[in-house]
Amino acid sequence: MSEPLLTVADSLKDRARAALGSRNLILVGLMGAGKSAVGRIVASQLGIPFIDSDHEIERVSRMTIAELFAAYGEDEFRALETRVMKRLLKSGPRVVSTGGGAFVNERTRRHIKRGGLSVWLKADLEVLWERVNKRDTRPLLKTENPKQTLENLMNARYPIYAQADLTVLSRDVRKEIMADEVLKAMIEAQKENTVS
Ligand SMILES: Nc1ncnc2c1ncn2[C@@H]1O[C@H](COP(=O)(O)OP(=O)(O)O)[C@@H](O)[C@H]1O
Ligand SMILES: O=C(O)C1=C[C@@H](OP(=O)(O)O)[C@@H](O)[C@H](O)C1
Ligand SMILES: [Mg+2]
Repeated sequence: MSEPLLTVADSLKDRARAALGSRNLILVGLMGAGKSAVGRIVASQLGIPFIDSDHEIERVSRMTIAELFAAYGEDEFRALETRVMKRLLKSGPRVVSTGGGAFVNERTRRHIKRGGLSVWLKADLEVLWERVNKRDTRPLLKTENPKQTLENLMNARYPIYAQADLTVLSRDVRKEIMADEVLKAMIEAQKENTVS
């Protein structure tokens, strides 16, 4: 009974994996969109390595993101983020989940554009807020009105995230379902490229 279902799921993974080739898959979008959580699942589905750029930054600096912002400020953080992203994207295939500001930075965006297929996980304010307000690890949201700050960031950044190769709506559904939607979007994009 379960065999046909397994076949469908396997072919989704296989087709998405074939569409990616040796490129990287890079997840971009605002804080709380699910880049880190969904990226990990997508990588495991595709059978390729997963790297979260914030984790990599924390590993090389031996500091947390919050400590880096506090000690050196956002500009230095962005410079480090650019260097780390450039290195991570030199070879592939990998799934790389970025921090929310990475794609907004022009130099980092250039590395992402060259380094593979970018996917914007696009979510509305309520979904993002529900997720980010549970943790206080994000320095940019340590403001008097963090929900308003998040909305301001949406307004400033959404036109830039829209430059990603693919857009997937990050809805209030399980992470596994979001991961499948990323795989489907990869396959759709491949089809469109083949047709044109
Ligand atoms: N589709 C989802 N359904 C439920 N919770 C999610 C979903 N995507 C992410 N989350 C949760 O929301 C929080 C923020 O997700 P995260 O992956 O860290 O976002 P980002 O890396 O984009 O900032 C985490 O606690 C994560 O487990
Ligand atoms: O939006 C941003 O500028 C940031 C997002 C964070 O990553 P997540 O998007 O994974 O939360 C992290 O890189 C840092 O706090 C800055
Ligand atoms: Mg993250």
